[in-house]
Amino acid sequence: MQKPQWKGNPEPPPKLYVAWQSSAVTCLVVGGVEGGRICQSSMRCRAGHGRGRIALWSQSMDAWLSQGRTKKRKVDDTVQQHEPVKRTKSENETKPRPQQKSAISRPDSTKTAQPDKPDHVLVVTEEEGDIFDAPPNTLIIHACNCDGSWGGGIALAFKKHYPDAYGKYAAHCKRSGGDLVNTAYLIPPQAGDDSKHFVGCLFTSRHYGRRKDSPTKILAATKPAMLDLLKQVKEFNAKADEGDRVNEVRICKINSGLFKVPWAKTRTVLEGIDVSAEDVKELKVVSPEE
Ligand SMILES: Nc1ncnc2c1ncn2[C@@H]1O[C@H](COP(=O)(O)OP(=O)(O)OC[C@H]2O[C@H](OP(=O)(O)O)[C@H](O)[C@@H]2O)[C@@H](O)[C@H]1O
Repeated sequence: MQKPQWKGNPEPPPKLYVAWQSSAVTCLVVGGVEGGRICQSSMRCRAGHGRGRIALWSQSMDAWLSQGRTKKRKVDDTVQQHEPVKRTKSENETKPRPQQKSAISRPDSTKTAQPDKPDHVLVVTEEEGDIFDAPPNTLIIHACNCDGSWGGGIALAFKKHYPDAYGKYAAHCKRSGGDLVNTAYLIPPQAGDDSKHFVGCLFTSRHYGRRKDSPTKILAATKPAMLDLLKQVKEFNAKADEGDRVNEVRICKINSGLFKVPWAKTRTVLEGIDVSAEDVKELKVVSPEE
């Protein structure tokens, strides 16, 4: 575990609680410090600190930081300052939470959702292989336009593997009049399809080709679209028999081909998604060997 960056000050820091998540969703710190001792802390960080939005911050911490540091952390306009939260920590909170191992988990009714402190952000792993060579009950996700076209890139491969799913996707686009950005469409395995694969469509751009949305818009649509898909998976699994549920989730490097958004940016968005309330905790990115 990495310590937050307040070393260098000879005095112990005042009591504070920090919930910190960067706007670019690269770093998450949820922790507490009291009398110089870290009482509870967990951190995911893949791209460094410093761009964070601090949601809870002790007033006295600012003064403490400015004593001990020549360069104070730059805090953006979105910072909200609060007095430290006063509460007693339970024994459980002082221990690191075990990492969720399964991609899909059943809901734990004993947990209460705490919006400021996600229990889980989506775990994204990458491997080489054929995304379509997946076991039954795998959900395979790709990014889509809202025009009802799977005309190029991996979408064309989806059309060939799952022609019935393409029909459902095209009808869904037609029904909605094309206004689907920020949403998703879960297509369960079609009758007669031995693969028993689910298809997940993330509507991240209004149009395709030269009329596709800008990378900024595509990235902004990626998180709500993914959350919508995860919600649909949860609803589906809640009603389905055990052998019919989504068991594993695979995704290609969405947005990075015809949509021309660098994969690292999309990955950063995906890794910041709070999945505390979702069944799916893990995404496996599968791409062909380079
Ligand atoms: N057979 C294969 N197996 C495994 N991975 C494969 C593959 N073929 C390509 N990839 C990779 O899959 C990633 C995504 O790249 P893509 O260009 O597909 O998708 P995107 O998300 O950027 O853009 C979506 C729009 O593209 C489509 O085509 P249309 O606009 O309809 O013509 C849609 O309908 C949307 O509109 C890149 O890493 C590709 O290397």
